[in-house]
Amino acid sequence: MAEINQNEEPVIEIKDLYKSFGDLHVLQGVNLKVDKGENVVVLGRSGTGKSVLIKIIAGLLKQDSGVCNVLGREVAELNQKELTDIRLKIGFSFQNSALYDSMTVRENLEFPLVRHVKNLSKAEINEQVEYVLDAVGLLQTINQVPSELSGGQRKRIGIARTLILKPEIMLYDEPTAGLDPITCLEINQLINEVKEKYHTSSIIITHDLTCARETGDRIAMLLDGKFLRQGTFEEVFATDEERIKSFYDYNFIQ
Ligand SMILES: Nc1ncnc2c1ncn2[C@@H]1O[C@H](COP(=O)(O)OP(=O)(O)OP(=O)(O)O)[C@@H](O)[C@H]1O
Repeated sequence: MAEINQNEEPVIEIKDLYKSFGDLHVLQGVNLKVDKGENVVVLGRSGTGKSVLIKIIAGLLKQDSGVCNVLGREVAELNQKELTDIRLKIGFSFQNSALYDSMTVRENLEFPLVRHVKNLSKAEINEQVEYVLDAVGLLQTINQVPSELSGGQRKRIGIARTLILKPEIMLYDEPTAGLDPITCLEINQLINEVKEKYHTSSIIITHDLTCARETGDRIAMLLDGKFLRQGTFEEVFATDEERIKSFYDYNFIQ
């Protein structure tokens, strides 16, 4: 496991964050810290505000109050150019993988490089595409199109496409949703490998407790608009709080 350096500034630091939509009070005093090299899992039922939190971190939504500091900058105060620069350091792995169906895997991976990294030679682009495909174990799919791949493979290519820009932070939104149990385990393993190989710090949003246990250095449980419990997997679930117990029981019974 990569060493977590708690002496450095946190990569993400959120303090007393509030966000409402009209009368719907979604985030009500969220506090969260992600240290360099750490995988933090955010658990919570549907509609508790996990995506809203990620969107605030990425500058896609603004909080009503509180602090959201990413890589040393308060996101809400960044101008458009600064926001674009910081977003290039954040890799998003979306639920639907967001690949271009008409492009081959190679072309899907070349696209962000050509767009965001100037003056790369064809040979350098090839080398980086092949390196990242190898890192996710799918070099053999380089000339295929997404429709020829399984859901798990598409997920891996989506992660590769994010990694090619060498992000410092990875945000995984439901990385194992809709995948069979074996493929889920492979994705969990990949998330851990990404941390080792790319030295990323990550937030992983999931309902999947196996994913949480396998990938999370720390688990943060979102309930009533705040993180009621944070700690290791075992610490978070060692409680008599009925809703946390039932979240655990319900998820592991399925
Ligand atoms: N832009 C918006 N305008 C109004 N309401 C919103 C907006 N974005 C989110 N919400 C509401 O905020 C609440 C939290 O949404 P969010 O998408 O963060 O939930 P979630 O925890 O990610 O759920 P899931 O696990 O189902 O993805 C929901 O009730 C949602 O309808």
